[in-house]
Amino acid sequence: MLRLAWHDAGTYDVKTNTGGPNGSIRNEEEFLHGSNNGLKIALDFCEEVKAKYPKITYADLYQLAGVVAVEVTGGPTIDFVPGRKDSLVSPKEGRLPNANKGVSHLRDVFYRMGLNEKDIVALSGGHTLGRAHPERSGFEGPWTKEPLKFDNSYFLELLKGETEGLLKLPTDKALLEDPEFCHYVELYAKDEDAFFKDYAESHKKLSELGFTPKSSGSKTEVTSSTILAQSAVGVAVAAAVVILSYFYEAHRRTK
Ligand code: HEM
Repeated sequence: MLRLAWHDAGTYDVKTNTGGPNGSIRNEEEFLHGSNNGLKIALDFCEEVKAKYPKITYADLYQLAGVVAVEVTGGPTIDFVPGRKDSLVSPKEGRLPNANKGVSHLRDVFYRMGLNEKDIVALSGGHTLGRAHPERSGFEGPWTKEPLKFDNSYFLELLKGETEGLLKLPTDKALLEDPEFCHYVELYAKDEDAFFKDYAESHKKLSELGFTPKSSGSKTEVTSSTILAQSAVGVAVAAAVVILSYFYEAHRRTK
């Protein structure tokens, strides 16, 4: 769910105001991009929630799923504001980062989204959750020993170096090669609260690329009914996250 939210949002281009968290990843053309391999499973789970709560846009649903995934696995609460519009226009393939590249590629891709160094490192900490699958990306394994727990262990493992059974992508290792990136890796490894605070801020930025939430003037009108609807959808999404986690564990045990 977190990867789905990130891949819908991470196509944003700040110069042309195209891509971003607009639900376009549900288009076959886009979810068939190589970098989205495996995400159809998460899209299908969201489709079940959408059938029950048709008023929520796909764009909001995917971002809400990402926020809920972080929270139910022990991570920070990320402020979520609904109101994103759906688009059926998919960007050309190639906007998401290539895991085999390094520092300058990471900067190029995240600057294109309008994000900065701190965002790059904090958001890379999303790899505290989940694993890579050889049939999807060619990489294998989780980044941390407890891949269903959102904590700062991604950074601790990164500083520790290679550990049998744990994965480090070239783009993960690149965070140690650049002094500006490395400063944040060291900070987040020793101070989980700092990681959670920065992660929540960067994730909110990512989830709102190209989207301007209603001004604070009308915030009081983002009424209790919105919040209620949001929490109902949140519960459904949380259930989907738990089901996915179950499949994940079952898959791991059969390996
Ligand atoms: C910095 C550039 C990034 C690269 C190159 C990258 C690349 C990858 C790759 C290759 C996988 C494995 C896919 C598979 O085989 O199933 C993966 C998984 C994952 N990524 Fe990233 N990623 C990046 C950033 C992020 C960010 C910013 C987030 C979220 C904030 C994120 C969240 C995840 C999650 C949760 C998974 C695990 C999915 C699962 O368990 O099925 N990634 N990523």
